[in-house]
Amino acid sequence: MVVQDKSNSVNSSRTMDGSQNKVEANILLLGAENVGKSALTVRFLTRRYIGEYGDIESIYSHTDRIDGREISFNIWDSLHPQNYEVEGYISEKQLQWADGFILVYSICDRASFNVVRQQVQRIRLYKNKLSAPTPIIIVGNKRDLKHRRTVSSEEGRLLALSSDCGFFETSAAETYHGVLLVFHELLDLIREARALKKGTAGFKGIVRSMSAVFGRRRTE
Ligand SMILES: Nc1nc2c(ncn2[C@@H]2O[C@H](COP(=O)(O)OP(=O)(O)OP(=O)(O)O)[C@@H](O)[C@H]2O)c(=O)[nH]1
Repeated sequence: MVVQDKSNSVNSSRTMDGSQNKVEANILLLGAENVGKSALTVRFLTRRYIGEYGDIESIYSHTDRIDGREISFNIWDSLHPQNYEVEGYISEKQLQWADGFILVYSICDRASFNVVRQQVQRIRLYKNKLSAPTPIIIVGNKRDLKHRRTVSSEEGRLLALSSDCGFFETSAAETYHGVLLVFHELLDLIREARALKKGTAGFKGIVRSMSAVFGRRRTE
């Protein structure tokens, strides 16, 4: 597996400086083949949809200013591994690296939904010793292809609810804004998870945690 690292800072320490003005977040996109992981990544980074993306696995570095804070994203656009016996395989390295996960399936491809189901379980099992739940957003992509839908919105939402994940349906082909919401929501969850770990979660973070406990979760 070749990973093209297009970032200068992937191995630098995860920082949230004293004034909490700079945040660094490692985001890993996972999911079956052909579901639109690269399309979502490229949409977020460039606002464009180019149609064909090739099969290169890459880590991109991207800096943005959101709510007055400088955010440094490292985004790993993974390739789904071939010939692994375990469906939804995620490597140890990936699990250690990521602060948050975007698990992508295509609403037209039930097998890809099953891969996401496996991947949620794998992440939750691996990270269950941590004090705050690992941030995960489940994304049903290719919403523009509704006429070919084989996974209902309710199924996606239910999986997210039952595994304490965020949920969005989106179309990388049609909208930049929907994709932006996915990344920003994940970033919010990462910040809250860090604050919970440090015991400095604000009111919003506490409400989210309680919502998770009582089974209510914000979706879309
Ligand atoms: N109609 C439609 N097609 C999409 C959408 N997103 C991606 N595609 C198409 O689906 C195909 C696969 O997209 P990729 O972004 O390469 O998918 P991937 O998950 O990165 O695939 P791998 O690199 O094989 O893991 C491409 O032909 C894209 O143009 C979408 O929202 N709607």
